[in-house]
Amino acid sequence: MTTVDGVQPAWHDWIVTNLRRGCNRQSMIESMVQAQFDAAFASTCIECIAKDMKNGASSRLSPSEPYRYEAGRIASGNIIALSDFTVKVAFRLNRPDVVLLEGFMSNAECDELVALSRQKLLPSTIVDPQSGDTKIIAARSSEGTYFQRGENELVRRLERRMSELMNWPVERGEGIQILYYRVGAEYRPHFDYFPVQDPGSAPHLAKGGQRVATLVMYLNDVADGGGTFFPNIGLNVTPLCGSALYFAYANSMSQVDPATLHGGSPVLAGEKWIATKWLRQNQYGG
Ligand SMILES: O=C(O)CCC(=O)C(=O)O
Ligand SMILES: [Fe+2]
Repeated sequence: MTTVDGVQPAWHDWIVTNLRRGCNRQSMIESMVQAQFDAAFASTCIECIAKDMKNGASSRLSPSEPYRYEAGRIASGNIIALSDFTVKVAFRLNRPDVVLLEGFMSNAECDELVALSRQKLLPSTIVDPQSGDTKIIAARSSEGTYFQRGENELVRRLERRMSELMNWPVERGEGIQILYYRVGAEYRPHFDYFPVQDPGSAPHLAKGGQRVATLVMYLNDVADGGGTFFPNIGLNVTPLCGSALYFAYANSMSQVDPATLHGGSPVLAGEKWIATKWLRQNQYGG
């Protein structure tokens, strides 16, 4: 797309950021005209970039270019007031984009989700990079289950809350995944996104596009171990009942951020229950 290639990277990022914020396109054109752009050229650039963002396609960047960070999805501030819950920000990291939130779920909601899952646990699987099939491997020794989107009242309530927190439509999310780790169980470092170079990613990317962000919700306190760790940045998040860990790793140009390599460290004492939500670029299922 030659028109967009003519825009400097800083302006490209400015357009992406403002489109994501829902800015009025006419006022964006006016700002660009003030910065000496031709109005028709500015308008075309904005339309092309908006189209690329919608399709999750890249018009400008090659996969080898460093990941470009864009405006975060989670509102700024120390306290985030959602319709039915007020959430505290425990910390924010910008590169990679990681936010830890306290009080995202009540203890009763955590207990209810665990109770609904306990009876239907199965060994966890991963996506085979070659075939795209799911398979059981030693590097992921948890057990788990899923809830379909909108499956019950609790799931619907949590989905609305997550959608509001992450400013992302419910329809662009996978069903909630529940994971249960016994003592010794772990999930070795991995990426949540589907690497485009792996043939096995294709069928997953075809259904809803790339994964763009993860929300891990801790459903209990773990007596020892079981932190979510990011080996490339030396971060280890302690699981605390009701907290939620957000991290984002795909931008509007479909680049993915390898700094978000992460895993679940072995549970040393007690047990660990989490719920995971993955956001997709496009509508997923349904
Ligand atoms: O167990 C954890 O803390 C991390 C889980 C995880 O990485 C995942 O579900 O993709
Ligand atoms: Fe993960």
